[in-house]
Amino acid sequence: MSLLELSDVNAYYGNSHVVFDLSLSVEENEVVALLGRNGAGKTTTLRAITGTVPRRHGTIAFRGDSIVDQSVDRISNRGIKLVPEERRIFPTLTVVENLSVARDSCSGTEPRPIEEMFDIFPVLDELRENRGRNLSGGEQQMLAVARALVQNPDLLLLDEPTEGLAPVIVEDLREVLEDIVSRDVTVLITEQNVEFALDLSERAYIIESGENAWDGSIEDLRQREDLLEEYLSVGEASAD
Ligand SMILES: Nc1ncnc2c1ncn2[C@@H]1O[C@H](COP(=O)(O)OP(=O)(O)OP(=O)(O)O)[C@@H](O)[C@H]1O
Repeated sequence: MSLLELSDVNAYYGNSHVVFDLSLSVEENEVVALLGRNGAGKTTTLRAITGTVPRRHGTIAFRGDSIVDQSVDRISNRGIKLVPEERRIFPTLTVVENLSVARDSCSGTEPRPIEEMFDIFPVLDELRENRGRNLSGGEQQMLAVARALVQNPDLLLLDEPTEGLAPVIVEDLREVLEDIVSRDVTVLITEQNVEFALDLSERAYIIESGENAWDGSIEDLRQREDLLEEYLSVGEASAD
């Protein structure tokens, strides 16, 4: 049994149908990339999993149980945590307070100690008493990931974590995420930065216009310049 299994999932915003019969699975302790161009439906797929898209149907099973009819809170309590693209940290709370709120609102899973977050994210250790609004984009992203991680998720969904970050910060984030996945955290990640996603993941799904276009191992995908060009706009020059 897969940890997460989507089968023929459809998702809508009002009358706008944006995900079509999408299927994917994530095994326990796996890191899976969900790739595709802007507007392909990656965020909407993550939102279909967390129940935050306005309307969805199909089969979504977590540890074999259907979650497609469950509330957003119930799904979160099952241990599925999303780090949204826009991060949504609390601007007036300090780093420690942001983490404490996440820990204290954690239900369904046993939270991890806040001190462990400072081991994983040394940059946050130095910023404990800084308010969210005074953090840089990279620091906010680290805090957003730490906030999800403190809730000890069984499945961590990362929506474009490198969005808007300077290359040097992307490298810091890569190190932190590599550390996290080495701690047996299961991750489904969407990324426009294909190289970043390929480095971190074991398997990938490519979606195009809300539909499955390809799936397979990262090893296979690296050999497929045709796919990288057709669906991910990665030319030979940048696929280093
Ligand atoms: N709140 C919304 N209301 C209506 N349509 C939306 C909404 N959010 C996204 N869409 C549309 O749904 C489609 C899929 O968008 P989605 O954000 O899932 O794509 P994406 O692959 O995550 O792209 P990006 O990399 O730009 O975030 C797009 O056509 C987008 O315009």
